Amino acid sequence: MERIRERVIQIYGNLVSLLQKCIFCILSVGPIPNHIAFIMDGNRRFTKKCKLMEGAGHKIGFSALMSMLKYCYEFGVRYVTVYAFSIENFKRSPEEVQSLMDLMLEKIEEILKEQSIVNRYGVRVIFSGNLKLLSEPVRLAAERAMLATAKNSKAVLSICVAYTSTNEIMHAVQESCEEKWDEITLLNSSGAGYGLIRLGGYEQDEMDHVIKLTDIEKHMYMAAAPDPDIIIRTSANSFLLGQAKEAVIKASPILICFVCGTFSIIFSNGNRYQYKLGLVFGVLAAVTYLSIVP
Ligand SMILES: CC(C)=CCC/C(C)=C/CC/C(C)=C/COP(=O)(O)OP(=O)(O)O
Repeated sequence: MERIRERVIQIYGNLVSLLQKCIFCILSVGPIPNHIAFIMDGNRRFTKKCKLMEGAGHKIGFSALMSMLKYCYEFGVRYVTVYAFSIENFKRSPEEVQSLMDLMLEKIEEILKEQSIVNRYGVRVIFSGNLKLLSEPVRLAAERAMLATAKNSKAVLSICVAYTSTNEIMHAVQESCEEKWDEITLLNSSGAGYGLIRLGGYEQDEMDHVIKLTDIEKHMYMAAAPDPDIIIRTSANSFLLGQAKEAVIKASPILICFVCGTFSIIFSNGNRYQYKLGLVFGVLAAVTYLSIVP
């Protein structure tokens, strides 16, 4: 009985890896996005739903993220952004914030290991956000990671921590103001005292000193990366993304059948037994997939 069980697990594993290969082949034919962003969400709900130990969902979420990164870099995605910890997250209980900081520290150390995905794929790591808000050990580890990977040039991984988009805009506006400040004070040396914002129009030669959108964009944390092509928010309860998840689940068995059917026809080479076997395999794969999707 034990041997049969082992055999079934082995066949199941082979089926899954074959399916992964098929899907990999199909996806690599299409256009590859330049920039994919992930919003890590739903870890606590997952922990609760699966009745796991506290904090386990975050660890599972992190290893899922690592697998996704591997696929992204295999496909040649150049920029990946991960929204890992927002400024709002600091409002959680001090114990929870502390345990998340500990986890972040542990995971940054993991990323820095020689055999990590980051080092295997030559990825430069950038931490974006108000890093001053992080605990000192985490901030120092983040700085170490940025320094250690600064010369990696194949891809970029931006990890947003202590990050919120409104804070990013505020930071960029402040930086732009500081940059323009000298020019504006020079301009105001006549004593007119324009200030940064002034009602009414500007003279043509003053326009160069006014903060423009490009100035602000230049100071955004993500200035070095192009805008994301796809943003994926994990957890199933987001507007529209939840509906998209349903669509993916329903479409996948059909896709699998289609993939296996196509492959069986391509590789059957006129052999009708092989052709039939391929179709049986396709149906089996779809049934297996249906049984594992919750
Ligand atoms: C280096 C690196 C990328 C490290 C990341 C490790 C880390 C601290 C992950 C936590 C991410 C987080 C707060 C997810 C949101 O889930 P949630 O707690 O908001 O779950 P909920 O939506 O169910 O409440």
